[in-house]
Amino acid sequence: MNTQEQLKKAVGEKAASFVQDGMKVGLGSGSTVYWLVHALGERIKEEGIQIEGIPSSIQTGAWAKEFGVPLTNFAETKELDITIDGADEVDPDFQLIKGGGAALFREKIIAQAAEKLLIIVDESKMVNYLGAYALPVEILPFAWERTVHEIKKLGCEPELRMKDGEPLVTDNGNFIADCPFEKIEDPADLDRKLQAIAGVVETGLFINMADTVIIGNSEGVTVKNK
Ligand SMILES: O=C(CO)[C@H](O)[C@H](O)COP(=O)(O)O
Repeated sequence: MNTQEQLKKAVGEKAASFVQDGMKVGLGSGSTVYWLVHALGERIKEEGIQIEGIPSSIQTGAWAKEFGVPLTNFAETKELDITIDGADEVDPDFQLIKGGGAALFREKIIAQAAEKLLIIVDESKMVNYLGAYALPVEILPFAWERTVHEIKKLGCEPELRMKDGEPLVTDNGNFIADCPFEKIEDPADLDRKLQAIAGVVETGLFINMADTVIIGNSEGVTVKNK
């Protein structure tokens, strides 16, 4: 396992220790969340904690099944105790860019549903300003060219995310526009402007949502609270 993977495993395991018996847990997406789900499965087996998760992607749901983490859904459960997820960038105010794995829409739903949002990252994701990572924006396939045209007016050259020569289709049947803004001075303002465009389903900006960030670096794991 390379160093970055070890950091992801370490933060995933640390995050799993925040989950208590009886909790309903939002499970994010991505390679760091893989280790969280793995660690939760271990705790269920070894300590017998009883928890239920709601996954933010088909892939995370498959991992939960693989590692023995019981799942529920929003028909059964409207509120979650905690959501744990990765991120692509985290700024000093804990504003986030998410969506590298194209799961941002469901990730935002489980983040909003939770009393507490805990983010797990390695230190390479900590930035002074958001935007070096192209902001993923989920858009409707209908008139996607027009939606991208409108997004462009906000100061970037969006690229439609492709997979195997076709537009990538999210778990919700939508497309992703990756928007390289370079330096986002006011993430909340940009989010409002993007949300105002018909055709934008959801943005990868998570504003004032994260409560705690767990960061892995060569020295170990640091927990930062807002
Ligand atoms: O937002 C996400 C998926 O939509 C992920 O949380 C984000 O891309 C981080 O992934 P990883 O842990 O693999 O670096």
